[in-house]
Amino acid sequence: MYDLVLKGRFLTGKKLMEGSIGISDGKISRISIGELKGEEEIKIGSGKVILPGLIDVHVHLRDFEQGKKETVESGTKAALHGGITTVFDMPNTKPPITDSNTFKLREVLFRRRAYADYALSFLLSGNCEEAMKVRADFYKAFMGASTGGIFSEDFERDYQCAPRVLSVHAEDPEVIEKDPSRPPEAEVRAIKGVLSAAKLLRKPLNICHVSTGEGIKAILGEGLPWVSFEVTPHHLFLTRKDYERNPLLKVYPPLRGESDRRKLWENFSKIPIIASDHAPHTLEDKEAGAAGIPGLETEVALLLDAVNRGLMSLHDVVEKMHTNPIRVFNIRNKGMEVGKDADFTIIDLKEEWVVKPEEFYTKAKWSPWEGRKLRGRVVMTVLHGKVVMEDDEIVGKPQGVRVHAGKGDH
Ligand SMILES: NC(=O)N[C@@H](CC(=O)O)C(=O)O
Ligand SMILES: [Zn+2]
Ligand SMILES: [Zn+2]
Repeated sequence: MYDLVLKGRFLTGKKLMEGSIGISDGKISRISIGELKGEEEIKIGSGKVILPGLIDVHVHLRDFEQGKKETVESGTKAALHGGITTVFDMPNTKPPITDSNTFKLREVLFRRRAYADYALSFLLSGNCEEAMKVRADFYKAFMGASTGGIFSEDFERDYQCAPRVLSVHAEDPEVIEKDPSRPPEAEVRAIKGVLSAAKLLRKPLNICHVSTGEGIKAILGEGLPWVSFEVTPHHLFLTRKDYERNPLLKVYPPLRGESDRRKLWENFSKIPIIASDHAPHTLEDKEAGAAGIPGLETEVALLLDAVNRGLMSLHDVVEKMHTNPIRVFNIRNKGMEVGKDADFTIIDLKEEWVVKPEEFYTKAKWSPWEGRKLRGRVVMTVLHGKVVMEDDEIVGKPQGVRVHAGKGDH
């Protein structure tokens, strides 16, 4: 007898199957096309689909001295509300996670406050000795400064230091110096720079928020198996025109022209990871010129809406927000298979709803998609076999735990 049985349609590979998922002790213990008996049984009605727990590998949860922008509590509730079961926390916090003590404070904070599962990171910037004192789940480097102002004086040295996957913000500081509007050239030059380092060092690298056709072309042109990259929903669905109409949409890298956006779509099948770059700021910070867009509570619905418009498949959503993040970052305890954590994102592909940021859990209660009608909605989130969000309500206490990333220890 399983603790919980989810009955309904679920996606395995490209196929939608009707059946049951048996869950015991928070793990997937059986995936069956037949009937399974459970202490508790949840029937997922027609029109709804059980997806494996979606993972966002690029999220800024702020907290520490920037609790007004977001806290681990508000941000991880927003994640569950948006159908995200695991978030990758970015280290450009205040104070920044550039030393072992601050990393330890981050660990304690998440243990107490996280509602979703999480991966913790360390910001590399000439501090390799400190980096060796911690076992972060992934590492971060900025080629050119973004929010927080920290960047690598010597990227190759920081990249060489990273004991696990390094995510990199690739915008070139010299180009930014000359042209603060951060033209595509800033990204393209930085991407070419990190690619030559990757050819030399041959170790895992993940290029954040790629926004240009030339940037994607350079990455695909090298075809290095140890180099992955992310694209954000705002660079897929918005352009510089939207920014000209709404200055709140200032973001690094900036929203691009229609031709760059179109190139992202032309290469959509080759994009390994979609990640929100959820970057919450207060309205006054935004009015003072802060860069960043909140995305946790809209990203999945935007993709579902795109599925309904024939722009992608549900399989693409799972590949780019579950399967590839697990592979790229070596998350050993996640995956749609027996023995892995029973995390699920349950969606209603046909439900229409209007984006109302005042109903969001994020502290950044604004959105580029405010007022937009979307078709497709997250209706339930399951974490370690427990319902943690249902019909917009967060259920239970903070019960997120740290992922088991990388090979070997912890
Ligand atoms: N993307 C942004 O415009 N801002 C991010 C930092 C970053 O990802 O560069 C932030 O932390 O605010
Ligand atoms: Zn960035
Ligand atoms: Zn970011």
